[in-house]
Amino acid sequence: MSQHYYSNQPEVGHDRRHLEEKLRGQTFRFISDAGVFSKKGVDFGSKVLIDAMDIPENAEVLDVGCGYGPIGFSAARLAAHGHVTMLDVNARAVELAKENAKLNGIHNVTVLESDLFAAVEGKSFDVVLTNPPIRAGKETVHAIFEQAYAHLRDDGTLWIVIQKKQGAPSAKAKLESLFGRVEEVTKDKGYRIFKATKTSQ
Ligand SMILES: C[S@@+](CC[C@H](N)C(=O)[O-])C[C@H]1O[C@@H](n2cnc3c(N)ncnc32)[C@H](O)[C@@H]1O
Repeated sequence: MSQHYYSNQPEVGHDRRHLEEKLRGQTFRFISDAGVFSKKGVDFGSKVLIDAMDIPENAEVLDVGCGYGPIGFSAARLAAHGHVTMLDVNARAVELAKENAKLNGIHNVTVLESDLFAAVEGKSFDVVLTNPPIRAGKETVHAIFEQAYAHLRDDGTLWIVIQKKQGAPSAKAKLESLFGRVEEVTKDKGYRIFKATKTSQ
């Protein structure tokens, strides 16, 4: 079995670490572990996305590929009267995200083990957020964009972070083929934030 961070069941041993991170003005504590993405600290790209994203306070939000939780938890604090569904294919990441939600007293989240959108079939959201699993391949990343479109309400938004060298131009082209409006909201050290809006016809 592969040892990548996007494995369903990482076979690597444990290396539990306690992290403290300030995200969008709020302090969070995270437990990370071997076999999950960015175990030594919250990824710079995720931080750029967290700083840029607009989350209405009553929004229904989906975090695709939540890892140990930084994007979903930041959204949960902003959507204080809404709800955040967080999913990941990596069972270890899912257990950590559940543990970390308790650690931070975050109650308006649901964490699900799911390959792509399987566990949210038939549900729709106001906002979808993702730092996509580039190493899982372009097919997976583009499937996330397609499924995000299908699971967004009219006027809903998909927010993604991607590095220029990891295919930002082709990601933007794919988003433009699906969504009515695509904006590059900000960029920082080679990371691009795209906001794609599902415009009503
Ligand atoms: C770049 S990491 C981002 C993790 C987390 N959001 C963060 O900011 O630290 C991408 C995540 O997508 C997950 N992933 C990979 N393939 C997936 C799939 N098919 N379905 C759901 N999640 C997947 C990985 O396990 C990983 O946790």
